[in-house]
Amino acid sequence: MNKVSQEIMGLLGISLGLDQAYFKDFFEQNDSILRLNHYPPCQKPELTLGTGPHTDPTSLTILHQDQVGGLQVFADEKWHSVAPIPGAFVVNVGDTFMALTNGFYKSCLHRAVVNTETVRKSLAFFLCPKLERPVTPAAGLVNAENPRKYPDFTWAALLKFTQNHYRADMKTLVAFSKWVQEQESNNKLIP
Ligand SMILES: O=C(O)CCC(=O)C(=O)O
Ligand SMILES: [Fe+2]
Repeated sequence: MNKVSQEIMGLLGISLGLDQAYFKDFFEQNDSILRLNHYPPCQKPELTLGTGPHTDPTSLTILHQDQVGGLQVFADEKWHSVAPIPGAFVVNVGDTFMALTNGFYKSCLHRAVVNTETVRKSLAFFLCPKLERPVTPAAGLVNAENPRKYPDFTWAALLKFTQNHYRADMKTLVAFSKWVQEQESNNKLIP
C-alpha cells in the first residue's frame, strides 16, 4: 500500500507541474494508518449511516471494499453509490493533500450506508505525513492569483483536532484552520 500510494503521489506531483519526486519525497517517511471498518446489518438502515458524511483528514486514501456495496460520494449536488469492482481500489484525496496543494486538489466528501441483510467490511489505507513534519504547500502552487488558503500545520495537530475536539465532517479543514489561527493568536497574547 505504501508503494502504491508513493507511485500515485509521483503522478499527482506531475499533474500539478511539480517534480515527480516532490510528493514522493514528502511522503517517503510517513505515519500512515490502516483501518478495518465493519458495518453490521441494521433493521432500519434509513434511520442511520455506517459512516456519516466526511472528508478524510489524511492525505490519500486507498480503500478496498467487499462486494456488498455501501460507499457513496457526493458530486454534482447528489450522492452517488460507488459500486464495488472486484480487484479494484477506490482512491480518495484527503484534507491534508488539499492543504499541500493549496486547494488545487479537493478532498472528496463521502459516506457509507448500511443495509438490512449483510455485514459489510472495508479496509482503508490512509497515507499521512510524518506526525511532526510541517504541512505547507509547494511554492509553485502559491501566487498572486492563488494566495495561501490554509495555515501551516502538522499532521499530529490535525489528528489530535479530529480525535479530541472535532468529529471529521465536510468542513474539517476550514474549522481546523480557524482553530490553528486562534491558537496562534492566543499564544501571541501570552507574554
Ligand atoms: O467503508 C467505506 O466504504 C468508507 C469508510 C471511510 O470513509 C473511512 O474509513 O474513512
Ligand atoms: Fe472516509
